[in-house]
Amino acid sequence: MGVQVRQIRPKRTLPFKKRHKMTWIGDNDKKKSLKLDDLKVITTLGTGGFGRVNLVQIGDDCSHSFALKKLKKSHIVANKNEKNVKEELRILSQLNSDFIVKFYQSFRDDHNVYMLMECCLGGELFTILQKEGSFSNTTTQFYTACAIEALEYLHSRNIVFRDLKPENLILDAQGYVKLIDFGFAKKLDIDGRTTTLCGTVHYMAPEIIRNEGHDIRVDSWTLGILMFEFLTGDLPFGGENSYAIFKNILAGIDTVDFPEYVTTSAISIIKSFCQENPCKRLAGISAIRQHKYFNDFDWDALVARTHAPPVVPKIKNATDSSNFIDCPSDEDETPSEGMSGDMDWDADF
Ligand SMILES: Nc1ncnc2c1ncn2[C@@H]1O[C@H](COP(=O)(O)OP(=O)(O)OP(=O)(O)O)[C@@H](O)[C@H]1O
Repeated sequence: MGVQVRQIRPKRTLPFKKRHKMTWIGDNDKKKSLKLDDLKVITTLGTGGFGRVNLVQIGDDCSHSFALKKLKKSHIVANKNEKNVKEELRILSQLNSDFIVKFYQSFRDDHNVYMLMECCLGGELFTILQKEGSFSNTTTQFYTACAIEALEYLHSRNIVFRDLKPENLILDAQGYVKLIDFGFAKKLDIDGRTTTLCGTVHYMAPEIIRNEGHDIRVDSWTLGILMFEFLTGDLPFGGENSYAIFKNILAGIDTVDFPEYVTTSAISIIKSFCQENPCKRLAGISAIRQHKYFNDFDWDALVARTHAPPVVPKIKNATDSSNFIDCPSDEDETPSEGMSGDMDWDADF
């Protein structure tokens, strides 16, 4: 059994950045066979456990941009994460949904592996939630519905995502959100179950904590946590450390106090998602759509992308990264020392 646990990142203070009127809407039609050298790094959009995601353009063409995820091979090997990274590439390269960031091409060099993706310049939903504190019911409906569409697409292909949270939902130029970061995603075998202890601590389902084996229904659990965080700006299961958080999660959703302003239908859907027994959890797009919380929500308009999004990001051009928080610049790459095992593990990149 592998153990891969992420702490939720500490709440951050947002730097103020001047916004400009949007005059450009990105499209990513430059899906041709590229070389790594063709890409010019503009800035860093975000950093993660194994590397960073850079905003890049092709040569001097600043009319289009892409996101290039760069992962350090020495870190991957040192953490025995080769299998996960290969799975991330394998899964991402097979997906085609409006609610999931598009993958274009992979690369490798001596020190890193890379994934070239559609760039969503609207910033992280986490940043918007931090700014607004919490979301109204209509805003929660919209963003949750985007996440549900993304998960439904994955589940219909027997893929479990396992890391739903506001940090992994990113706004495109229109204001629709897309799922990013398939580092914990897994295509399930025929029996549909897996045992790896992984995910972000506050979002973990009880069966993952108990190591009982889990399946796509862990993503329903995380939908409930996500909705609670959207509506209250808080997490339902807190604690001083992972152990305390796990204890609270295992105590169950009925021990959670919902603020008074959370409506009965919102409480009802959150509790349906966060049923301790995975068999009793609300799952499947048609059952979710029929829940009274989504009574007045226009799913057809969402899928047709005619539903007005709650926030339309201000993006002045294809290389405008102002909706992202400044990241430290890329330090010089150190040689990949201490690599052992299968030296050709990255052959798929
Ligand atoms: N397609 C994209 N468009 C714009 N920004 C992106 C894109 N993909 C990732 N980012 C930014 O880069 C950050 C890190 O990306 P991602 O979560 O995929 O990396 P990671 O190394 O797997 O991170 P972690 O270890 O936290 O899971 C994101 O939080 C986001 O801010």
